Amino acid sequence: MESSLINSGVSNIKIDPKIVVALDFDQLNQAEAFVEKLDPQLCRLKVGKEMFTHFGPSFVKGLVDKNYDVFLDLKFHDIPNTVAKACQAAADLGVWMLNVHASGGPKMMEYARESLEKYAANKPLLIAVTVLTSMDQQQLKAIGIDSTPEQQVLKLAKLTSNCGLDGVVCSAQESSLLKSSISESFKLVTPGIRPEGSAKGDQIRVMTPKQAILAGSDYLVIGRPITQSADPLNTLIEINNSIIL
Ligand SMILES: O=c1ccn([C@@H]2O[C@H](COP(=O)(O)O)[C@@H](O)[C@H]2O)c(=O)[nH]1
Repeated sequence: MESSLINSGVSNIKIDPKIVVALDFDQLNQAEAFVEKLDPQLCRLKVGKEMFTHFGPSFVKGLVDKNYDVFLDLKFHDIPNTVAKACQAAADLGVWMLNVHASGGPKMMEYARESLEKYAANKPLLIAVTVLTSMDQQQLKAIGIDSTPEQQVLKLAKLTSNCGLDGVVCSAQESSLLKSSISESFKLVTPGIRPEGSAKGDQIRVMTPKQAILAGSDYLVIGRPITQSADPLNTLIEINNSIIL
């Protein structure tokens, strides 16, 4: 029994699955069929702007009811009061994690954190997006930022930590720097994960799953390499096996 669990990749991830599968589908039946193939002991799930806009809170609640830890990736960025209320609406869905943009500034992040205090033991993790994994130095320059992605991520991650949030979204390329500059407990959630040989698509600052874990990432957000696989469960199990250190 034990060895079959190990062979299926379940052994080291039952308590704290590291892979967060990004559900980016435009058809509800496709998403539901995909989720049926997975298991909450093998992964967490992320719902982002596409699926939330199509299918709304009931889709998120359905995943929570199936015992999945759900990362609601809506990247709130607005005036502090609006963001605080949106964070509460997300927490009311029972999600495991939610996020705001760090570039919304300290007041916005503090309002967001304070708005979740009333959830006490049921409080979702609150993290902030630093620099999107699809951006490089040229993209930053185009929006008036002269720092390198690494410098900008570090600056925004320190600000996020000072505002008392639980962690950041960054690329795994910045994980080791952030783990050594901020704290071990500050969560690093890293999209832009590409198993060896898979297409980068629009992602720029990428790493393989194993490189990301070795660099200090806490959670790996992976979408297309799993959702577009001919055998998603097997791909997930292979990735889980590749990050057993
Ligand atoms: O910096 C960021 C922030 C969020 N994302 C989201 O993660 C997934 C990645 O999907 P892939 O198919 O593995 O590229 C997607 O939902 C993005 O919205 C990100 O990629 N980078």
